[in-house]
Order: sequence, then structure tokens, then C-alpha cells
Amino acid sequence: MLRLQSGFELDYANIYNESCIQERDVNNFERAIQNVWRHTNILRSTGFEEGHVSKDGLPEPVLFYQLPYISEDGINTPAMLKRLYELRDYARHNIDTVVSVGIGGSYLGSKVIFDVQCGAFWNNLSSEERNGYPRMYFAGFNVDGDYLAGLIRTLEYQAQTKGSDYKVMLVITSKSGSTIEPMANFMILEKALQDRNINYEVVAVTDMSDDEHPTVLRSMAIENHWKTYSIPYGVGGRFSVFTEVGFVTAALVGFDIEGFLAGAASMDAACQEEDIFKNPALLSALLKYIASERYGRIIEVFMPYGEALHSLSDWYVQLLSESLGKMSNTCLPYGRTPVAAVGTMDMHAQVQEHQEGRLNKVVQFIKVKDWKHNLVVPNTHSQYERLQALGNVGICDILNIALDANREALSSDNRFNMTITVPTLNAFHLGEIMFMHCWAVYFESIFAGVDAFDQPGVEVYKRLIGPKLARAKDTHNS
Ligand SMILES: O=P(O)(O)OC[C@H]1O[C@](O)(CO)[C@@H](O)[C@@H]1O
Repeated sequence: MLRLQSGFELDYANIYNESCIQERDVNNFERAIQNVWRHTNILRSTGFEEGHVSKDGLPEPVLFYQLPYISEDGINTPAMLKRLYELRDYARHNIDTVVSVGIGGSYLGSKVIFDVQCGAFWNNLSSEERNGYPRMYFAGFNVDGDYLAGLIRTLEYQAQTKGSDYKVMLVITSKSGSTIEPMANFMILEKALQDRNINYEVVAVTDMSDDEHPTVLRSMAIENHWKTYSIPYGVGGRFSVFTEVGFVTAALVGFDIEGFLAGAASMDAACQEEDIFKNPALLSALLKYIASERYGRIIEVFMPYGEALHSLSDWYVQLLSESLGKMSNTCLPYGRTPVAAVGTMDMHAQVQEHQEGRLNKVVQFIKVKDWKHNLVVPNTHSQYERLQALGNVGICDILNIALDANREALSSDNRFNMTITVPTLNAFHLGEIMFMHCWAVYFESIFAGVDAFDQPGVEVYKRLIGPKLARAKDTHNS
């Protein structure tokens, strides 16, 4: 068990033992680990990862490791925080509903922050119960007319109910500034608000680094005098939850940004430990790499327990897929297929296969020791023996008992699994978990010889969409 002072734990006993990955497997990696440190030291001292180039083939910095720290000359600055807090205070007094529009890294991390902070029923609460913070909906993570029509109807209803001082904030996030899904959604939403005379304002979050070639979204923001926030140069979308991409959402729902970064910073310190048994990201990366290459465990089931962490699985799916699923420097395809799961729901859907299906997967559990609302199951219907067993037991205790039973069952058949446990679900521990996985995919990319920071594979379908869209437009217009 690896334990950090914060209470964060990584239990690797169910993957590293006599029947699974063994000591001699790990000992073989001494030189590979030295290579990891060589890369990491270069990265941390120069801001460049050996071999990494941008989409256009130019050297491009890799700066995610700087994100936990707030400093005058860093990426995340005190001035940035001040602006975010101004946005927070402004929204609390002036905005009824936020619609956050984005996809991939411009959506997934924000959704995690929202879910952890607000839970599933936030938008049904009164303004007082939300402490003045606005409602928040998400859009742009798909192109779905039915979903959008439902959202527009909801905004219309809210406007009719509240009257003329109802106000919407559209937050449009896109690093490239022209991704099809968010832009199509944004244009439909904006027009729908205009057509219905609903007050709105726009906040744009995009790459602000290239003044000569501004993104389309940045140009739109300048032309229309929208507030802007930036996705820093050198930070890929899947790492951007630790930038204004995540922080704008955080500010708008009162999530503790500084606590989140403190958790990331604490994890960053642990990820510099040379002793692999004290470094959660390196240990996890190494064990998962060995599991894949030596034991054929080429799938990873990411399985937090509890609804608030459901979207964390989706966030991880992008991080793992886009960082590691690609051709290695020895021209071998690499990657571990992520499977998003959540407990206990998927115990009744996926677990049969985890328990008895192919021996090709690692299960990564995430456990929260103490939840905020440990509602007790009442001792009603106690004449039924099966229900009596549940009476007077906390619902969160049932959640964690189920998790422990799942781990134990898998381990009884030597099925590879690991568990991360945090004492409670707050901004600090969420920052720890998310930043650990950022480092873990980086470390694993060095073992595998892949560039963790590009995603050339997504360009293939993107090249095909353009001409198809043009043809669809011609047909539509003729
Ligand atoms: O923020 P953008 O530029 O709209 O991109 C959204 C997502 O699309 C991708 O580029 C993949 O197509 C991701 O890497 C990115 O997070």
C-alpha cells in the first residue's frame, strides 16, 4: 500500500503479488525507469518533451506540470484567480443559467468539477439553495437536435417563469476555436436566445496565444466584445481542467479552485519521488505497462464508486486514449483500451465479464472513504430477512462494502486490480486523483515510446468530415 500524508492511498496488492505481476518483472525496469527520469528532468527544466512537435510539425512546449502552482510568472497567476473570482461574484448576482458548450478536453474536466461540486439535482434547486450560483447545463459534447431542442425549451420556460430580468450566460470553450460540435451547438443556441428575446451574454475560452493567427472563436469574441479566458499555449485539452477551461466552470458553481490546485501540487510533489513505491503515478504507470506488455492486460476498466465520480471515468477515457493510443517510436501500435464504468451500477452490467471473461484487463477502482451524506437505510419491512440485513446500515457503507467485495472477488481469481482511496470527496482530493493520472499517462508514454501530447489519429476522420459537410450543404441548398 502506498500512502500519502494527505490520506490518499494506492493499494496495488491485487496486481503486484506472487500470482500477478512479480518483483522480478519490476526489477527488469531499472533502466527504463532511469529513462523516465531523464525525460522528466528535461521536461521540467526546459518545458519541452523530446520528440514532441505540434500538428504542424513545429516544436511545441509541454507545460502541464506547471499548472498546480499559482505564481506571478507562471501559467496560473494571482491575477487570473482575481478575474475568476470577479466572474464568480458577477454570475451570482446577474446570471440565472449558464450553458457550457464544449467537447473533449473542453468539456470532460468541467463536467467532473460540476458533478463533484453540484451533484445531479443542482438545476432543480432554488437560487437561494444554490447560494445565488446559476444553474448550469452542458451542450456541444454531441450534435443532437433532440437534446438541444429540449435544452432550448428549458431555457424558454425559465425565461417565461422569471420574466424580463432572466439572463443566460453561454460559455463556449474550444482550444482550436472552430470544432464542429461546439460551434454548431453554440450558433443554434445563440440564435434561439435571440429569436426568443432572452437576455444572454457570451464568455469565450480559447487559445489566445497566437495574435497573428487568432482562432475563429477569439476573433468572434473580439468582434462581439465577449469576455475571454484562455487555454494556455503548451497545455493540451485533456490536461486543461487545471486551467481556465476547468476554472471558469469552477468559479460559476463555487468550486474551490485553490484547493483543487493544492491537491494537484501535493500530488506533483509525490510524483517526483524517485522511489517507485512512494510515487503513485510512476508505480501505477509501471504496473499497468507491465500488465499490458507481459500479461496481455490491454484493457483498463476505470471504475470509481459513486455517482459524483461517474464523469471522472469519461474524463479518463480521453486522457488514456489520446495520450497512449498511438504508434510507438519503434513503429508498434500501443495503447490500452479504456472502459468507463461506475460502481455499483456496473456490478450489475459489466462485472460478470470482469470476473469470468478474458484475462485482458486491469480494473482501476476509485474509492471515497467518507461521503457527505451517509443516509441510513431504515429498518422498515424488517419482516423480510433480506431487507432486514440492510436496515440501519449507511448507504455509503453499502457502496464501499460492495466495492471491497468486488475487489476481493476479482482477486480471488488473480484478476488484476488496483484501488485508489481518498478520505473524502473534495476539491483537494479530486485535484490529487486527476493530476496523478496526468503524470501516470506521461510516465507510461516513456515506457511505451509514444508521444503523450499529440493526437494525430483524430485528424484522419476530421479530413473526411470537411468534404462530406460541403456536399451536405450543397444538397441542402439546391
Ligand atoms: O477544444 P477543441 O479545440 O474544441 O477540441 C476539443 C477536443 O477535440 C480533440 O482535438 C480531438 O478531436 C481533443 O484533443 C480536444 O480536447
